[in-house]
Amino acid sequence: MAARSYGNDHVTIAGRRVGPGEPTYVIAEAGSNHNRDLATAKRLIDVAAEAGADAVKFQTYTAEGLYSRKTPTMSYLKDGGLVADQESVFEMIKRIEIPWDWHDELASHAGQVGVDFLSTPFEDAAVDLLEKLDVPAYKIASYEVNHLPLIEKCARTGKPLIISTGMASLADIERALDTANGAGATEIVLLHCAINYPPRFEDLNLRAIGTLASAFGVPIGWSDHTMGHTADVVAVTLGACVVEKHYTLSRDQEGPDHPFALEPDELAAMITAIREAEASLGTSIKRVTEAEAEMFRLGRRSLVAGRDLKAGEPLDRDAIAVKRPGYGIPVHELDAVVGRSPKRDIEDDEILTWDLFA
Ligand SMILES: C=C(OP(=O)(O)O)C(=O)O
Repeated sequence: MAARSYGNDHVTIAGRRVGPGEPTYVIAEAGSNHNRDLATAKRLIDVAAEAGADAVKFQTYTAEGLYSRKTPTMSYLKDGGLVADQESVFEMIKRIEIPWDWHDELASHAGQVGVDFLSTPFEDAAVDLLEKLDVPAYKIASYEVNHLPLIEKCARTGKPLIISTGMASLADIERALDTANGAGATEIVLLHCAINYPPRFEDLNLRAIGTLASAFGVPIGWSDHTMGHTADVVAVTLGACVVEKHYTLSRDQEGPDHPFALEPDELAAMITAIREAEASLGTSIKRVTEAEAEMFRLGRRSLVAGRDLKAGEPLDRDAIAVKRPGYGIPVHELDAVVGRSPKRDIEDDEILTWDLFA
């Protein structure tokens, strides 16, 4: 039982039920990997659809809305050569902003290829723009979990909220959820996230997925910044019902989000692995499955004649062998068969059944 429930146990995104027991809702995070090239952005949408993602996501921001011009540049950008010499983070972000007049075309392209169109808004005007496109849900980035007016604005749209929680404490999350609930939102998914680009596996703390579920009583997902798909499979195993993952057309491109993003075949492999993981989890009921029925009958052991046996001869232990198939007298009845006499002669290797004995 959740300490307190801040929303419904399932949400509906573009007609898809999302939550425990449902297929994982996979968000392919294109972010800024379009390089301000519309054809690249559309190709990213195609790749998301081809890989089997449920949604493609971009980011709608302006450098002015995100950063004070005086914000120091993060070390991963400097150390990774992801900002030009002397370039501030503000200037770098300015250089990768999505042109806002693309959204309409990107949303209809996503519709044409059958993936939901999402974009994380980072300022009020972005919500207004996305609302005009009637996006099916709003993503709140980890960076914005304390941007309560933005959360309130998104919540007031009545759309489901997907709130990422990298760097957030339980108190931060509680404030975000109180704000969302106060503005009428009850369809909320929280995403656990480790914010670094990429984070170390030791820093993922995927067991926090369970903590968030118990603490807040809403569906929990995972926003992944790692390479590969180990973390995604583990997250799904631990109950994540949404997975968001960065991808790119090629890591050999310049831009802050390319180096840790999956390439198209890797995105497809991740989604296959997630589907295999969720199918593998099953019902938790331990039983012989239909698929095992033939092997259960032919591949397990039961009692067979260990040699030619004569009618009326009491069987000693050596007269009985334990062999395949499994449809003779069960092995656990061995002691009950020793000392019994067959009604007729029995050939070596004949499968023993109760009707052969008096
Ligand atoms: C940065 C984002 O999210 P996250 O914190 O989940 O990586 C985003 O949605 O743009």
